Amino acid sequence: MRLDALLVASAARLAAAGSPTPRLDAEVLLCHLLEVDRTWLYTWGDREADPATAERFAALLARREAGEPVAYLTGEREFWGLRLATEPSTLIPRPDTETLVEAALEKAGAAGGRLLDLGTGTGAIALAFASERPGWRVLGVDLRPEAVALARRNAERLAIANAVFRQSDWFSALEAAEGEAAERFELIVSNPPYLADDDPHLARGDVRFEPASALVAGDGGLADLHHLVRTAREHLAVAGWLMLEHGAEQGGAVRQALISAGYAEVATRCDLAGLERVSLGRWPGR
Ligand SMILES: C[S@@+](CC[C@H](N)C(=O)[O-])C[C@H]1O[C@@H](n2cnc3c(N)ncnc32)[C@H](O)[C@@H]1O
Repeated sequence: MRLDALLVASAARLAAAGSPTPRLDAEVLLCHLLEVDRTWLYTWGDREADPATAERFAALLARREAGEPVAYLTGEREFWGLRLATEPSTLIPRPDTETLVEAALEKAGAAGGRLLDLGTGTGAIALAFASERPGWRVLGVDLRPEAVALARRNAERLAIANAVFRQSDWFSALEAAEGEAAERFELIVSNPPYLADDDPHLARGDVRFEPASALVAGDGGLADLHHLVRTAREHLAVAGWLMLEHGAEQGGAVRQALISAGYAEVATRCDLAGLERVSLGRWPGR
């Protein structure tokens, strides 16, 4: 079958299976197999798919029809213009999270400083920031060793030298040895788990295949956000910023938590859809 006809038939199958982006999914999967970009597909659609490619494509299509995310099938996703390897051990980076990167860049002088990314996953936020601010030292931590290994691989693939990654239960690996002062950061950012365990999104689309450890938090989704607001104070430099991504309905609760914990200049940023997405506050020091 010709490639263009194969795409039309595949997109129809994925549409029937409920994919919100059937044509795009089919194109991305075929490009992945052929190791070409989408422009190549549009240019050479009259070529015949060889039988081996057609068979491998059919297998990928069947997995996509069953709902598996395209980013897990191809093993990569673009974020902030960076091609990041993805794995089922952690979240697929979302475009919404670029709001957090933008907020961090806005507060980060070009001269240099230290940024900590808590729950780094693929390393998306840490690597996007590090790629824009080579004078800063960036540390990303994650509870899951597989995520830490993935983030390190992404840094290597992208040749980003000013970001390093460590396994840590939030701040646990950063506690100072007795008699020493803990390292402090000018910026602490996080996109922590923030869905309640009964959130209906957990049963829909790509989210069904992502790990609960990246998505779900206690206390109706607020437990990790509250924990980070309380504990980050001990790790922020004077006048440093804490920035947290959260659900569209959680902005009020996060702002309140930041104010109660003593942060100043508390504010919330909206994502491109106009939804409250990132809340931030400045630590005045004590
Ligand atoms: C919503 S995902 C965000 C991943 C990535 N930062 C992004 O924005 O694409 C949350 C991440 O927090 C990590 N995580 C969950 N609990 C943690 C903990 N106690 N300490 C450190 N990381 C944790 C998860 O493994 C997951 O990678």
